[in-house]
Amino acid sequence: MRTSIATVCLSGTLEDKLRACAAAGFDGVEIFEQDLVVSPSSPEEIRALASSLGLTLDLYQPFRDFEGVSEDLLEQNLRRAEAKFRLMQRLGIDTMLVCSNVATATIDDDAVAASQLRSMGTLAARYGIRLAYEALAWGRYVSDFEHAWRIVELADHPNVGTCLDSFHILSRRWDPAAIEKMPAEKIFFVQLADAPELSMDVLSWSRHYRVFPGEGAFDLVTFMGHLVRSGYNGPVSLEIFNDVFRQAAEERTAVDAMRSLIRLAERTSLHLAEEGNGKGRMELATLPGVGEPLGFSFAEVKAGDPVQVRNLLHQLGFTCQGSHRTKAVELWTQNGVRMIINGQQATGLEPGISAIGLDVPDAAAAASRALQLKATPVSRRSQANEEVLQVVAAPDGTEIILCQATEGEPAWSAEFGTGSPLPAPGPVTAIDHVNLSQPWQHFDEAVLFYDSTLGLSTRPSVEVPSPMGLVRSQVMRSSDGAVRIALNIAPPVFDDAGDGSGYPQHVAFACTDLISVARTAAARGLEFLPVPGNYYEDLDARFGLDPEFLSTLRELNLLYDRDGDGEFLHFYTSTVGNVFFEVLERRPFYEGYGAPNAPVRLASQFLTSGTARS
Ligand SMILES: O=C(O)c1ccc(O)c(O)c1
Ligand SMILES: [Mg+2]
Repeated sequence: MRTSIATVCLSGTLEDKLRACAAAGFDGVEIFEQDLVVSPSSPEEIRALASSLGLTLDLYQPFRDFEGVSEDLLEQNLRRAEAKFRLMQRLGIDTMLVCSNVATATIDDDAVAASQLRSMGTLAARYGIRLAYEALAWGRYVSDFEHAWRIVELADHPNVGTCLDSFHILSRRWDPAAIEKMPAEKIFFVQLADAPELSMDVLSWSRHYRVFPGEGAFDLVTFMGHLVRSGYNGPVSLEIFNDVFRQAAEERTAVDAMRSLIRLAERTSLHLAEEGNGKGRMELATLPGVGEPLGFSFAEVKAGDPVQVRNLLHQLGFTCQGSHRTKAVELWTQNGVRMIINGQQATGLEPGISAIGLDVPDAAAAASRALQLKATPVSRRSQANEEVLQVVAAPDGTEIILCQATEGEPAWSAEFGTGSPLPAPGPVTAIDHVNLSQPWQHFDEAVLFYDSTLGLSTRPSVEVPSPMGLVRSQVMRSSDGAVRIALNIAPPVFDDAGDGSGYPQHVAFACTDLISVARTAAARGLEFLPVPGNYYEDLDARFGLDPEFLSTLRELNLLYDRDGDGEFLHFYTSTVGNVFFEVLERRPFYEGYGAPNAPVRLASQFLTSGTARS
C-alpha cells in the first residue's frame, strides 16, 4: 500500500510538514494549496525538498467550484485551472483534486457538468495532468460519490477520473460497496478519514472533527476491503481536518497518522483473509499477532522521597517484599499484587505513576509489534544477569513494560532481596485499573496507541463535571476486563506544563472486602479523600440504603453505586505528589467505575489540593 498524507493534517510550515511526513515514513504527500500559497519557498524548492526527503508529491488540491456553471464562468474557470496546471508542472505533480461545486454551480445537469469536466480534461492533458473529481458531502448538486462517478463516466476522458474520500462517503451513510463496481484505473486518488459520531452539519464535522483511521467511529476496514477488491493500487492518503492536530507538534501527529495506516492495513488484511480479496492487487503489510494482555503484572510509582507512598501502601495492607539488588527500587506486595516504588533518578521528583507492567502471552512479539507501530522504545538501565524488559513509551510518556506471563512469580522479582518474611495475604486481589491523565492534544493518539499496540478496545467515553471544567474519560480494556486503563483529558487549569503531568493519576486496587480494607487503613492513620455529607443524603434518596450501612459509608468516606444487579463500593486516598490510590469492591456483576461518584472525587480533590480559590 502506497501511503500518503495531506499537508493540511499537520501544524507548521510546508517545509516542517514535509520533514515530519518523511520522518514518519510516508511515501508521499498531497500538497494543500493554502500551504504552498503562504510559503516563501518557490514550487521548484518544494519539489527539490520533497525529492531530497524521498517523498513523492502525489496530489495538488483542492480546485474548487469548477463545474455546473454558465459559459462565461466556465471560461474564467478554465483560465484559473490552466494557471494551476502550470504551477503543478513546476512542482512535478500530475494529479489535481477537483471537488464538486459547492458555491457557484447554477446548472443541475450531469451532461453539462460532464462536458465541462471533459473540456478541463482536454486542457489538463496538454500539461500531462489528470483530474480526480471528488463529491464533497455538501456539494451543491453533487454530493454522492456514485453521482460523481456517473459524471466521470459521462465525461469519458482519459484525464478525468474520480477521487474517493471516506469521510464524504461514510458521513452521508452512502454504501461503499459500490466502489467495487468502479474500474480501478478510473479511481485516480483515495483519501481516508475517520470521524467520531457527531450530530452536526456535515461541513463543520468535516472541517474540524476528522481523525485518523481507528480514532473515530467509521468502518474503514469494510471501506478498504471494497477498495482493495476494486483492484485499486494507488496512494491511500490521509486527509484529516482537525483543530487539535493542527495545533499539536507535527512530528508526533505524523507518527500517529502513520500508526493509523499501519493498523488499518493489518485490519484490512485480516478482513480480506476472511472475505476474499477479488481482484485486489494492493499489498497490505501485516504485524505480529499478539494475544491480548492477560493482566497487570505491576504498577510503578516514581518518587524522589518514597516515604509518603510507602505509608499509603502500608495503610492499604501492602508490605515491602524487598529492595532491588542494585537499584533504589522497592517491591511492595499484597496477595500477589505488585507495586514498585522507584527512587532511581527521581531526586526531587514528586511521586507519580511512571510505568505499568502488563502480562502478555509473548513479550518479544508484543514488543516487536509495538515497535512496528512506531512506539518509542525505552531502554531501562539494567545490569548483567538482570532480566531485560521490553519497554515502550505510551504517548503520555508512561512506560509500558511488556512482561512475559508466567505461572507464579515473574523472573525479575528474584532481583529483589527478601524484606518481609512472607508476601502478605490480604483482601486486595488485583490492580483493577490504572487511570492516566492525557495531554489534551494527544488524546486520540493515546486511544489509537492502546488499541493498536496492546489490543485494548474502547468503551463509550463519558464527561465528568469538575470545578476545573469537564473531564473527558475513556476506558480502554481487554475483552475479559483483566486490563483496564482509564484515560482522562487533563483540564488545563491543572496542567501548567501542557503534558498532563500536573494532574493526579491513580491506581485502583480490587478487593474482596472493602469495609475491612477501609477499617485497617483508618486504624493505620490513612488520610481518606473526604466525601461531603450532601453526597450521602443523595445516595439515600437514590437507593434507600439500610441506615446502618449508610452510616458505615459515611463514617469511612466510602462511595457507593449500583448497576443492574451489581453493587460497587470504593474509596480514595489523599493525593501525594501526583498520585493517589483507590480501593474498590465489585459485588457481582458490577462492570462500571462508579461514574456517578467521579464528580464527587474531582470536587473533593479540588478543595483539598490547594487549587481552590478561597
Ligand atoms: O472541506 C473542503 O473544502 C475539502 C476540500 C478538499 C477535500 O478533499 C475535502 O475532502 C474537503
Ligand atoms: Mg477529500
